[in-house]
Amino acid sequence: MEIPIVDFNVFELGKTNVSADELDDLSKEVKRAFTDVGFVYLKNTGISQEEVDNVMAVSKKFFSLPEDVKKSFSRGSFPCNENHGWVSVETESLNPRRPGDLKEAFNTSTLSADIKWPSEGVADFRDVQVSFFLRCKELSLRVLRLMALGLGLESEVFLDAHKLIGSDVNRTTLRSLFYPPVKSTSVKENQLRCGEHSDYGSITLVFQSREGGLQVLSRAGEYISAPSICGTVLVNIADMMQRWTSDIYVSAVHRVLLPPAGDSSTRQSLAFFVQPDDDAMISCCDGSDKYPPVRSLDYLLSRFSESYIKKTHLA
Ligand SMILES: O=C(O)CCC(=O)C(=O)O
Ligand SMILES: [Fe+2]
Repeated sequence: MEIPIVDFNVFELGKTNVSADELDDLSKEVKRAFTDVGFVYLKNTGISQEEVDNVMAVSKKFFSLPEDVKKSFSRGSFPCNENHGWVSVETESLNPRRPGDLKEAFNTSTLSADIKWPSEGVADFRDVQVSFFLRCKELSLRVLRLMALGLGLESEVFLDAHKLIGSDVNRTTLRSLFYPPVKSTSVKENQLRCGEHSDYGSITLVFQSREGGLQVLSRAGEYISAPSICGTVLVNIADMMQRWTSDIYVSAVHRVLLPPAGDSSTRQSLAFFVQPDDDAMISCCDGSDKYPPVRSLDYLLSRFSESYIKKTHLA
């Protein structure tokens, strides 16, 4: 099984003259990928590789700053949004049964004008992250429209619950990830760059640097690699969306492996985690009662707490 590559050209960012037939065809291709695999590569979305490279370059400058500078932007220190900010290496375990993930991250979770942003040595950090957040938002809204059409639903069904992306009552986050070089001598048993998990919200957009490592669990129960493909964006279904669609769109478990022994390269990725508005009630879109309705924020907070509470590590 492979992750399909779908050409998004007819609906790329900036295009307004797409026909109903073109949208219908595209929605069917997207539906097939999200039903069979839960992941799809989209090409010709309007987001260029150059844009992605620029966000990664600025992010890398931030990650190279001294630890105490980064600490002053720690996640949890921004009263308007508890998810915004820097997360240090080994702080999270996306698979709580493994030791902390060997990654650092910066979450752009609020676009509020009042907060302090890294500036020394990374003058354009805020502008670059915020502009990319807004580009990802536009693409996500297009994907959410197609996802509704693919299921034969009103095109606004998912969009109506994503009206407030970029405000402080919607938890959508652009996360810039940095995977530092790995020294095999200091790696803990069973430690990974990012442990097995499925994402929490509605959909996620992922952009990766050239180094490999991302793997997706297929429905047949085997891990398949999901390499970076230049100029594409990898889009995946997250758990709330699986619930919302009564398990028609599937959220696949994925992870990021360590590099091969002796390979000291770093790795970067950008993940845009799309969340429904805090107060949106998520109930099965087919009208069934397969899952009870849940308030988006309640669901999300319960999932966040899992990756920050350390449980028993694997033996
Ligand atoms: O770094 C990657 O390629 C993916 C990371 C990921 O799956 C996540 O942070 O949820
Ligand atoms: Fe993920």
